Amino acid sequence: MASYAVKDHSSAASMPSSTSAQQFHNFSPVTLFSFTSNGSATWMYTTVAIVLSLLVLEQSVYRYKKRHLPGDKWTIPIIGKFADSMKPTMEGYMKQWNSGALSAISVFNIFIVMASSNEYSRKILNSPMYAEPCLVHSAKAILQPDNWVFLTGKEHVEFRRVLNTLFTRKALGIYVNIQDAITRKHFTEWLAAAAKDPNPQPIMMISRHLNMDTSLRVFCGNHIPDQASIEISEKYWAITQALELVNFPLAIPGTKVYKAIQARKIAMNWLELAARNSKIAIANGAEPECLIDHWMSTISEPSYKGRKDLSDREIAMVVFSFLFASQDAMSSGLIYGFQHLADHPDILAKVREEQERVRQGHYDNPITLEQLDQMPYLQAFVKESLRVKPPVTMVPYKTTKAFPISDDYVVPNGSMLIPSFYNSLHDPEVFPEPDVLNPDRWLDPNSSANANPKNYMVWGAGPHRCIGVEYATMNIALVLAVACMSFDFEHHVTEKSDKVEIIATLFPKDGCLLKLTPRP
Ligand code: HEM
Repeated sequence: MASYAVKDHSSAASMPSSTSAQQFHNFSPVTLFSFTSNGSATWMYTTVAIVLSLLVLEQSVYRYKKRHLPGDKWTIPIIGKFADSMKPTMEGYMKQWNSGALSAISVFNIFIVMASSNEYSRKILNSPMYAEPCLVHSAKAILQPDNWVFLTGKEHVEFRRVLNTLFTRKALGIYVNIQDAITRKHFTEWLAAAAKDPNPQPIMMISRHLNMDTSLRVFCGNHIPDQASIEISEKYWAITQALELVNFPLAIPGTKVYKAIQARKIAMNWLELAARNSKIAIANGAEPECLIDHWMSTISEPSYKGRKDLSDREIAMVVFSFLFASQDAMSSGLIYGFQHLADHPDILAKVREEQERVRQGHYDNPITLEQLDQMPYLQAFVKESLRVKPPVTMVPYKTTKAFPISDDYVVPNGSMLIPSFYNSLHDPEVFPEPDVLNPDRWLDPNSSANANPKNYMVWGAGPHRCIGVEYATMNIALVLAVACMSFDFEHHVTEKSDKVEIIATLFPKDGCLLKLTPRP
């Protein structure tokens, strides 16, 4: 997801004097021609004139496209708001969102319209005729251009229909056992590390490893060795770091995109191996034990009408797209889940009461789907935690034709159009005291939160709405359920705990320092 921000939109960026329109007008043809006796001077002045003309053109195009939208009156020549996009901050984003339901900026001459209201954000996500997802530039190099995530229109709908079968309740029933086992394995390691060093430790990276291991095992089962999971997990950070809106355009050694491509190659080799092994296992009559098995088993049924000749690479690319879409967002959701529980002992106590009621003391037994269904308070907590700190605050789209988004504004063709979710999720009319973590708002069927489901934009909306909603929600809930009955976690609050770091998704700036102690 795009990560960039604009720091100060209340005051227009002052145009550097060397590029001002005034200066351009002072530069008259007379001045130019008075040097014709000197060839090099003529050449120099002609070049200057051309450059100045281009700069004026740049400003004119920006202002023509922006029209009356809030945003800087002038764009910084050539780079626009690039400097701010390198160090995005929540404060910068909020300033931008609060400057208007639609507002404009420009980065490297890419004209960008930000939408911050629920109405406009939903309109963009539900207008495939005018706008389609535009993953950050580096995503195409990392995911490969023929990945299904770049499909649009009918082709996208058809491919997605096949993938939806990977997240049915039957499929989730296979995944839940794997999730439980991997979670407990990691918690044993967390507690062993805490026994050695009882000081609070950041859970940022260990939570990411837990999520990666879980997803790889859910997707590939035992069709890849342990070493694969470790290697992919270690290399994956390079991919996260390459997810900036603007990156060095050439993937040459040393650049972030180059490193991410190397990481993808390693991951793809393992995922292709998993596809190969799964095909053999299912053909030999094995029971499905992971997502790829479930997929291969579904397509081997005689009643299955779709394509059956999927190559190992095609399967691996889909699994890689799931890792790509899930790793950062799920880690963000999980880490804030821990932080929110630790900071709200009253809520944690209610979660534990519910665990006691449903699991009746059998905390070593794997959690089942049916048990998760009986944990409405935990579900409400997860939903609320994701609302307060939505992992994905916006998704970049681009217009494929001029888009009449409102009565008085048409977004020009070829613009980047970014619906954001934060204001929808923090609308005080729908969520009174929007910054307060209150799971109870989801338990009252008549609450304004439940009466306005269209405001709950954590998963996006429309044809590209997150395909992994159930899997992600189930995973965060399950990990927290196992955690809160296995150990106590005390949050070491620092001045950075409430500050947000944006690394593709949102994280507490100090990585969430927890002191873990086993529960009797
Ligand atoms: C807390 C975790 C997650 C959050 C907050 C999240 C959020 C989102 C959002 C906001 C979108 C864009 C929707 C749009 O454009 O309208 C999206 C798309 C997507 N997500 Fe997730 N996601 C999460 C976890 C996952 C997981 C676990 C998977 C896979 C197993 C996944 C797979 C995808 C895919 C494939 C897309 C693109 C769908 C398409 O283009 O049709 N996500 N997600």
